[in-house]
Amino acid sequence: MDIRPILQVALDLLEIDRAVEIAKEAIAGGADWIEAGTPLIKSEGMDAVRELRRTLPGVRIVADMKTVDTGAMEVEMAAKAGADIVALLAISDDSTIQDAIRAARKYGVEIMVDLLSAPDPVKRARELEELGVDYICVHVGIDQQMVGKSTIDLLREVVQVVSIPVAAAGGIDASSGKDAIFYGASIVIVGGNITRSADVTGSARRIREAIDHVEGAGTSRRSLEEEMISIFREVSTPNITDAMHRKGAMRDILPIIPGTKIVGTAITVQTFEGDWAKTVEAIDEAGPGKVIVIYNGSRYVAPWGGLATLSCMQKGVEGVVIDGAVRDVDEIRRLNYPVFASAIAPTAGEPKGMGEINVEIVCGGQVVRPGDYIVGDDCGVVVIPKERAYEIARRAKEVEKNESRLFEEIRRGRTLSEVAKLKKWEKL
Ligand SMILES: O=C(CO)[C@H](O)[C@H](O)COP(=O)(O)O
Repeated sequence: MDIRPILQVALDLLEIDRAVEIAKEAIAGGADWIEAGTPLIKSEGMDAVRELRRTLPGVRIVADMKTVDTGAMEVEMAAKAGADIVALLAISDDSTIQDAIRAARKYGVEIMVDLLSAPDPVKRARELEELGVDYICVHVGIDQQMVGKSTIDLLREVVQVVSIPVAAAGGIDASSGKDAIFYGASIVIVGGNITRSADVTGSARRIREAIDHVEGAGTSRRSLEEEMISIFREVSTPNITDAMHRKGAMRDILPIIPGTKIVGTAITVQTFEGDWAKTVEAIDEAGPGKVIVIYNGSRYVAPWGGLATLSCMQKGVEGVVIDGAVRDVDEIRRLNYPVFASAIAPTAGEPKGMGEINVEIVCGGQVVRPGDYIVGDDCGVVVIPKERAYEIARRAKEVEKNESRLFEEIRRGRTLSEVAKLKKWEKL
């Protein structure tokens, strides 16, 4: 008989009132277990577990203590607060795990051990099973996810070496949740993709549906590059600058056509006061997925206009960004092609050939290197260093998810300062 996979929702929030509300919505969508996430426990202590226990009778409560020492004491406090399962870290000493197990047996609760950051997680999983833990959690941490580490790859190794139930955690969504069950997990733990959704119940239901029907799972996953480009097309430049701690935005550069969006890698052009030879030669080096980024240095003489725009379109170039003037904007608007610039002027320069292509430039006050990622929308243009692009994409997605949740809370009648808990979290 197929055993129904467990959907555990991790309440990685800071306030218990919102956590309880989200928990109830998640249960309405098919969640089985509710986890007091580590951030919630750090913020509210064992009151978080008590309140979940009080408001969710009959629901299994997991306390993600991430215990790494004094195992028995932490298991006892969580058990007394109403937890059914207590989570420790696998990097704990064996003595911590063993004493936690003794306390768990005494209080009638179970032990889950999280492999997060374990040096040799497969070997440690085998050891933990021998020590007597009840569940193993294969977990790629939020920061590790941001740099592309995969929960599923590790899960496939761990399920080969243990026979106790295995949970999968770390950026799990409907697709990876389906894969996790397909590759042998019994539990999927989901945080942000449910708790930061504008529609918690709907998101939980989609993941419930996915893990209950795993046919077609294990399909080839997108490459990191495909995933990153897809995310950059979904998020906004404000989400990205938030993810970069308020950095990366070019100054005074806006779209000629409102509503246009560009995502691509930079082909840079350093030119002088309207000299358009190098800017036009850059088109020959560009193509789909490329953005031509030009430092022109003048707001009154344009190195770019309608003919260059048409040539770009013919080559499928993603878009053009100019620190300086652009002209023929009527033609550009008719062509409906994404050009971003800091000024509009009727005067063009000469094709003298001064300047360089694909060198490091400064555009809108931001350093731009060939290959850096460029994202532009109605709010402006942001440069993302190529070596951090995947991490920034994932972090920007988390920002977007969080904001969509705040929108929902405000739509339900709370003020922004209430949902942001400004009074509680102002810097002292
Ligand atoms: O333990 C955690 C963070 O330390 C989270 O609960 C776990 O990673 C699940 O959250 P998400 O689905 O957002 O990754």
